[in-house]
Amino acid sequence: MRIGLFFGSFNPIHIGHLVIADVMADQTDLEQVWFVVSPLNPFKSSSSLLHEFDRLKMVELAIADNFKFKASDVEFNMPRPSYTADTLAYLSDKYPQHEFKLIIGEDNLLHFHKWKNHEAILENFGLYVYPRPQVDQSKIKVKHANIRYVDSPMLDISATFIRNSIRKEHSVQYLLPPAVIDYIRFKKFYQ
Ligand SMILES: Nc1ncnc2c1ncn2[C@@H]1O[C@H](COP(=O)(O)OP(=O)(O)OP(=O)(O)O)[C@@H](O)[C@H]1O
Ligand SMILES: O=C(O)c1ccc[n+]([C@@H]2O[C@H](COP(=O)([O-])O)[C@@H](O)[C@H]2O)c1
Repeated sequence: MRIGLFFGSFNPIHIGHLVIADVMADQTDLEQVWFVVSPLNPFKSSSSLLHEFDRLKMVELAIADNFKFKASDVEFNMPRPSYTADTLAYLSDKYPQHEFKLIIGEDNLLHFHKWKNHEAILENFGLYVYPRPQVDQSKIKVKHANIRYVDSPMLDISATFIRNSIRKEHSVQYLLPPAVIDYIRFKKFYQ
C-alpha cells in the first residue's frame, strides 16, 4: 500500500492538518495517511509543548471518523529529538510491504536542506508538499524530482495561532474538531 506519513508536533492538531490529509488521501495516489506524532521537533523548543500522550490523544479524537487516517506513536520509543530520517528507516524495515511518502507543509520545505539525511529522504521516499501562506518560494533551496506539490487552497491556520487564541479566551470553535476542543477545555490546556 502507498502511505503518506504526516509527521508533526500536532500541538494541537487543527482543521488545517485535517484538510491537508484529506486532500492527500483523496486527490493523490496515497491510500492512507498516518499521523506520526513527534515528541520533539529538532528545530523547536519544548516550551508550551504538551505531553506527547495528550497530543496523540487529540489526533486520535480528530481522525476517529476517517478510515483512511491512522495515528502513530512510533517516535515515542525512539531517541529525542525526533529525526524523521531515522523513523522512516525504522518504518520501512518494519513494513516492507508498504511504500512510504512524506507529507509536509511548504514552511518545512524551506528548512528541509538542514534536516538530517535529507538527500536520502528525497531519494528513497519523496515529498508531497502542501502550500502554505507566507512562504517565500524564492528561499526554498531544495530541488528534486521526488518533490511533488499538491495544488490546493492555502490555509492560513496554525497551532501557534490557536494556542494564542485560547490563552486570550478567543473562540477557536471552527478551527479545531469539536472533540479536540472538549479535550482541551476539560484538561485546561494552553491557558
Ligand atoms: N496551514 C497549514 N498549511 C500547510 N501546512 C501546514 C499547515 N499547518 C500545518 N502544516 C504542516 O503540518 C505539519 C505539522 O505541523 P505542526 O503540527 O507543526 O502545525 P503548525 O500549525 O505548523 O504548528 P506551530 O504553529 O505550533 O508551529 C508540518 O509539515 C506543517 O508544515
Ligand atoms: O529530521 C530532521 O532533521 C527534522 C528537522 C525538523 C523537523 N523534523 C520533523 O518534521 C515534523 C514537522 O514538525 P512540526 O513541528 O512542524 O510539526 C516533525 O515530525 C519533526 O520531527 C525533522
